[in-house]
Amino acid sequence: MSDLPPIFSQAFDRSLDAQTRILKSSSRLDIAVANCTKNDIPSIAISPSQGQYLALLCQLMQAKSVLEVGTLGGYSTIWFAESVPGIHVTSIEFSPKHRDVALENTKGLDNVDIHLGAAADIMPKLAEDGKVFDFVFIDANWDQQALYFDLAVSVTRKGGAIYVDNVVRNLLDVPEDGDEADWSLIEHVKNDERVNATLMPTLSTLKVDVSALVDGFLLAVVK
Ligand SMILES: C[S@@+](CC[C@H](N)C(=O)[O-])C[C@H]1O[C@@H](n2cnc3c(N)ncnc32)[C@H](O)[C@@H]1O
Repeated sequence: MSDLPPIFSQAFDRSLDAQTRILKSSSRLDIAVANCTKNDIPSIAISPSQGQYLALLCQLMQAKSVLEVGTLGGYSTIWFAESVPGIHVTSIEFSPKHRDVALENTKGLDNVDIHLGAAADIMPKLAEDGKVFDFVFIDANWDQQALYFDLAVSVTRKGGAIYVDNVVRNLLDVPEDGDEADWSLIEHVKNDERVNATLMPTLSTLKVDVSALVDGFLLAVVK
């Protein structure tokens, strides 16, 4: 953070410190992080405070069923699985290696199912099977966020919520400087009469890379 004005650097450091201090330790999460490192799983999981926030959202809703798109090593999966007594987590992962590590990390949790495959194939099957979820967390494959959102609405109960991560980072991801951002998800959600939605900007103070500091997630409630 050395290229930021001192007040920002100090605020980010304090914010990170505060986030670290407020967290209660979880041996399963700590072991999962170590196992991901051991297996060279990329460091692209949600932050601990984001995990805590997602768990609190599930507690507020008293969610009983979560659909997660993008398991990686199961870090966010564990946050969901341990958030509310009686909750069940269905997670989708495309990479066999990531799925295998996630299976190791979630071993012993009998409320987690991990499907191996592409979300665009598995989500319609879940809909066909009549599956309905309280909360859908979309955290994979930025190119397909609008498609996943659409599929998520079809498997979320009325009053249930859909959370799309990294929406602002995705808007910054343009091929050339000056190229127009891809607003399709934002436009799509705005015009979708089935939901009420907002975009929450975030500062990911955990990140060491300045370009990854600014982000934001989309949160929608199905009417
Ligand atoms: C950002 S990581 C997920 C992080 C995880 N939710 C966490 O916080 O611990 C995204 C994951 O989505 C997976 N993925 C990529 N494309 C996918 C697809 N089409 N369908 C399902 N999973 C996909 C990647 O292999 C990667 O493991």
